Amino acid sequence: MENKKKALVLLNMGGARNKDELKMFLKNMFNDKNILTINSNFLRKLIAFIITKRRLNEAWKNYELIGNQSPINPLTEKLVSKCNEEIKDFKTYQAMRYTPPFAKDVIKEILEDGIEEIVLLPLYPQFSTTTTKSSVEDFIDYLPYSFGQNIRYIDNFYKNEVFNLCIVNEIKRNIEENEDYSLIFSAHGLPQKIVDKDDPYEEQMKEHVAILSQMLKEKGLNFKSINLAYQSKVGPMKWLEPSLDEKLKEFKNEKVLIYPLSFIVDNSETDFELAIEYKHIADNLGIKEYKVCKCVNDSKAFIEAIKDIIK
Ligand SMILES: C=CC1=C(C)c2cc3[nH]c(cc4nc(cc5[nH]c(cc1n2)c(C)c5CCC(=O)O)C(CCC(=O)O)=C4C)c(C)c3C=C
Ligand SMILES: [Fe+2]
Ligand SMILES: [Fe+2]
Repeated sequence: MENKKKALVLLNMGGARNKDELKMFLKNMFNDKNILTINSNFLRKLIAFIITKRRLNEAWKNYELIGNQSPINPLTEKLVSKCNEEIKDFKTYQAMRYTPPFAKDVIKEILEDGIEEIVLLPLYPQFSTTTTKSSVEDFIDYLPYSFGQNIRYIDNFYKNEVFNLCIVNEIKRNIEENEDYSLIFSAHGLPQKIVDKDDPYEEQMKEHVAILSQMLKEKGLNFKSINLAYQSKVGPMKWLEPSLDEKLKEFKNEKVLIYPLSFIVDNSETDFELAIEYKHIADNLGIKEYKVCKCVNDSKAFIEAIKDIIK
């Protein structure tokens, strides 16, 4: 029997390629009912409009410092190309949640290509309603009913050993033989209100840190301490703690290595916030050395991890 034509669709957040796209990103993000969990569509639209208007100019200054665009799009495109070179059973596509290429357009292309089976891989190792659920729901909403049940999605992959080895190797590359670093796993924050509504993100994040700590120990990679902190809080509400700013205060005169644990490809939160904004905070706190690991991006080792995750 002939094999079915299969698609692997990488789902990610998207990011700004210019100032108009930053406006689009913010508007779409704050209109997402998984992000602003207000029942009234009218109220959400109004708040999204107000936040976008207030945040746009201030946020754009950050993108100006990293070459007037987020690296998330070119890096995800590179990852798609590598998958198409290395994973022969699938044709790989990408769909973004808040900037193009949007799910509805990618689905059109997938159907024109005669694809009969789809695997969705959200590029988020830990499940959150704000990321994984939002992206998967958005994709499935646009998929015609006639496509049937021939679609599955990867809920999370933080326990995957091949993936975790990529992370451990990147950490190893950064510390070389030194044993005098403190390691901080930095995760994108989440409003406490969302966690309290049964979002498993915090729990999975803690478990992910425990798995990686054990793997590092088994590989003989020792640290002064291993920590978890949350970056990128927006707005006045309570978010997950400890925040990265608070955590960094513990390391005056010490060496700190940061690993960005929520992300698969580098983006404005790694290239601007971690590498520029928090670096500035670390310098002011008198931290002796502050280094940020790269995400797994389109590395050969991560392509092998994808093969294992989707099998
Ligand atoms: C209520 C607001 C936000 C929630 C909840 C949130 C969750 C969340 N986000 C990521 C990953 C990324 N977020 C990025 C940018 C970004 N996130 C928010 C707000 C919330 N995120 C804003 C307003 C922005 C834009 C930048 C800014 O103004 O600070 C990005 C970067 C995209 C890019 O441009 O490169 C990523 C990636 C996760 C994983 C997550 C929940 C687990
Ligand atoms: Fe975010
Ligand atoms: Fe941010």
